[in-house]
Amino acid sequence: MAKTQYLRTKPHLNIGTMGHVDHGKTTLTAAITKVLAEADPVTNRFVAFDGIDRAPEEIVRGITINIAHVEYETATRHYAHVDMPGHADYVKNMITGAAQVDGAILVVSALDGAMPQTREHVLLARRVGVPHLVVALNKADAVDDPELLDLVELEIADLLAEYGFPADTPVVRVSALKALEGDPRWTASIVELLDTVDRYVPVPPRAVDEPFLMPIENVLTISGRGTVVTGAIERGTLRVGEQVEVVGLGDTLTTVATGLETFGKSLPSAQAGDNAAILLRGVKRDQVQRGQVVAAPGSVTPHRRFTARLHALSADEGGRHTPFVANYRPQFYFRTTDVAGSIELGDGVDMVMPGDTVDVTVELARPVAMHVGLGFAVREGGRTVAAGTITELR
Ligand SMILES: Nc1nc2c(ncn2[C@@H]2O[C@H](COP(=O)(O)OP(=O)(O)OP(=O)(O)O)[C@@H](O)[C@H]2O)c(=O)[nH]1
Ligand SMILES: [Mg+2]
Repeated sequence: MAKTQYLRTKPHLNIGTMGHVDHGKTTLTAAITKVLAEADPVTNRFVAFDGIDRAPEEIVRGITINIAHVEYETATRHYAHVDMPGHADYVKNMITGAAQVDGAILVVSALDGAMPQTREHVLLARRVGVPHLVVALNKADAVDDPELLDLVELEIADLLAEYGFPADTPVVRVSALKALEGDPRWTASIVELLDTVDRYVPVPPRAVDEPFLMPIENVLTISGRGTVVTGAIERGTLRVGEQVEVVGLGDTLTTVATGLETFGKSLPSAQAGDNAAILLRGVKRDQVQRGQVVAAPGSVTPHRRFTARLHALSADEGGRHTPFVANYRPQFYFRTTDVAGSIELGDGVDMVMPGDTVDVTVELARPVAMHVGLGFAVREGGRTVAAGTITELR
């Protein structure tokens, strides 16, 4: 694996751009890397627009940290930044909590204002518990009338308030395109945006002392070295040379982590919040898969049956318009996997109305690594219809 070492000199945060189609998320992502690379070319690297959607550095480095498409550092933090929408896996990971973004930049075009997907993403951020948003009011270069910008800001403030985001959620007027073109006025707007993110999005507490667990997002083969699994570390710390188990979807496998990497740089130890690649000793590529977890030995077990407290989303929350009855068979989303299953209702319960919260028993088609307290999403036909928390393992 990589020779260069990752130096943990600054706190690491996971953030991303979200927002309506064409509002400038990818342009902004490119602009951020450009502005930072120009200020500090030793630390940061410019990733051009067409390098973000396809993330060629992943191919060059031979390792995919598949969702965290760019990394950069400000004076005080190291960021993994994902240009979110369009990446179906990422949205699924967000819904199940595997993505764990610490904050997001909501990109809104000043020309269009809040649009349907802006609302959808604010709702998604609320539902999956993205704790902090910073609004980038983009394309400010294309709007001459400052009153119009004020109006759009008011509209965004209303939308954020509607979904319970605080009234002090910052809005920064930027032009990603002009900053990318090197216009100093708008370069300064990107610096202001980054300062705002540094200041407003706090470093979250990381569960580094709990038993190690990383949901597998991707499996790769590195020729001559072996099999590598990648993902975002949910909890704990893992050091090179430690034993781990790969749990879920089949038989549990015991192996050793012989290498650790983040963004193409090697790590002596990886911890909660990191996007990591783990080299597994003596494991063949087809022995591991997305949806399993890498965990400290004995810390987590696979289960097909469990009880849960389930909240059926109301129609307003994007859920069903009709109730479901016993033996309802939707798809269950845990971390990075989804499995078919059926829902048994409690005694005397005939149906569950949209908006109801009930205790149910679930039987899955395949065993999943789980523990009491783990959250999951229930989806049907591509939309989330319920959210649950495991209360008892069977
Ligand atoms: N005038 C102006 N145009 C911009 C700005 N930022 C982006 N654009 C233009 O808006 C269009 C969409 O930009 P993208 O960055 O692809 O938008 P996106 O949000 O990533 O779009 P999707 O990934 O398709 O959802 C492009 O034509 C950009 O050049 C800006 O600050 N000012
Ligand atoms: Mg884009």
